[in-house]
Amino acid sequence: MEIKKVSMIGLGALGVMYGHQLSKEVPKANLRIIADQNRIEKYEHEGIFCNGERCDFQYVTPEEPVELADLLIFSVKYSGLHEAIKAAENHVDDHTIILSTLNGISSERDIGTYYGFDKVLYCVAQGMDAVKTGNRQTYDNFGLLCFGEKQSIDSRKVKCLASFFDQVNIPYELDAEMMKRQWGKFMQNVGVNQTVAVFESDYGKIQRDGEAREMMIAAMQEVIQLSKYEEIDLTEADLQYWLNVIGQLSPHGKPSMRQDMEAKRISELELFAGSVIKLGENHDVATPVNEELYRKISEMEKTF
Ligand SMILES: NC(=O)C1=CN([C@@H]2O[C@H](COP(=O)(O)OP(=O)(O)OC[C@H]3O[C@@H](n4cnc5c(N)ncnc54)[C@H](OP(=O)(O)O)[C@@H]3O)[C@@H](O)[C@H]2O)C=CC1
Ligand SMILES: CC(C)(CO)C(=O)C(=O)O
Repeated sequence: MEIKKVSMIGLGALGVMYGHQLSKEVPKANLRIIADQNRIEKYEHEGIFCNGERCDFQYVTPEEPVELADLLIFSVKYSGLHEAIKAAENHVDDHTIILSTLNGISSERDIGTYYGFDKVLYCVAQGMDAVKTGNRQTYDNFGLLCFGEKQSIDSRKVKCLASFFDQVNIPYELDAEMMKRQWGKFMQNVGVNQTVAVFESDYGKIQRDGEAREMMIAAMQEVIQLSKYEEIDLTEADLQYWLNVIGQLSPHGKPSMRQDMEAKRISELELFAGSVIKLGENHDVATPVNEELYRKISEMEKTF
């Protein structure tokens, strides 16, 4: 099977970056951005820009009949995922490959429960420093999409998507241990996203030694401890790997949670500290650093 028709939902910091790259390689008629009428009017009126270039997208409403998608990409925030899953219904049939760029360890479960796990590939978006302010998205590092089946990289779906990403110049890496990869990224987000949000800073602050970096690492170590109870077994070597990924981001860039705070949007706190605290309760493991981060970020969100 060859991927020709692509549908995407969620034109944020990540969606604009992938959409713009795809729009350079895929004929306009074959790339469909799903959005409701109000969003479409806004996008068409204001334009959407990626590193200063105006994006040229075809928009379709959820109700519009379309040819079924060979590939469907979700790039909304977790709070918008359930609505987005329903909005994409007209695009999915038995052959559609579904990919989620969402952070956390839950989106594939939610999408698979709705559309069937046979359609879903597990994915982690890492190494990018994408920022979106209003209708303008910028990045220095494009990062990569790491994907695979839950525990293998030998399937038809994996081969088909890898060959498509080769064609459209989207960097990727295959991983036969996607649960570990997702937990590693989860650990990174629990540390970076929450600490940068609380310190109201940028990546520069947690790249340098000091109070913020210590807090980030302590929050990540709580995830390492919990991973043992979930049969994932993250190690100090995984911590070093993800600290290295963080070290390569632009010091002026900011994670999605910090961007949420600046825009006064409710963040993905439940997906990060919220999940850590619940896992800690389930396994009787103390998670004081994430509790402190949860309290501080909740307080900030109450002022929105
Ligand atoms: N930013 C980053 O660098 C990275 C982000 N991630 C993860 O990727 C996911 C997306 O993040 P990010 O791009 O930052 O998020 P953003 O908040 O920037 O973007 C989400 C976009 O989805 C749109 N949206 C929400 N619901 C719908 C819907 N029903 N129909 C159409 N559009 C919809 C929103 O539109 P509107 O604004 O109009 O509501 C918004 O433009 C998150 O889970 C994040 O954690 C992962 C790696 C890196
Ligand atoms: C930290 C980062 C950019 C990692 O690529 C991320 O996942 C986010 O901003 O949510």
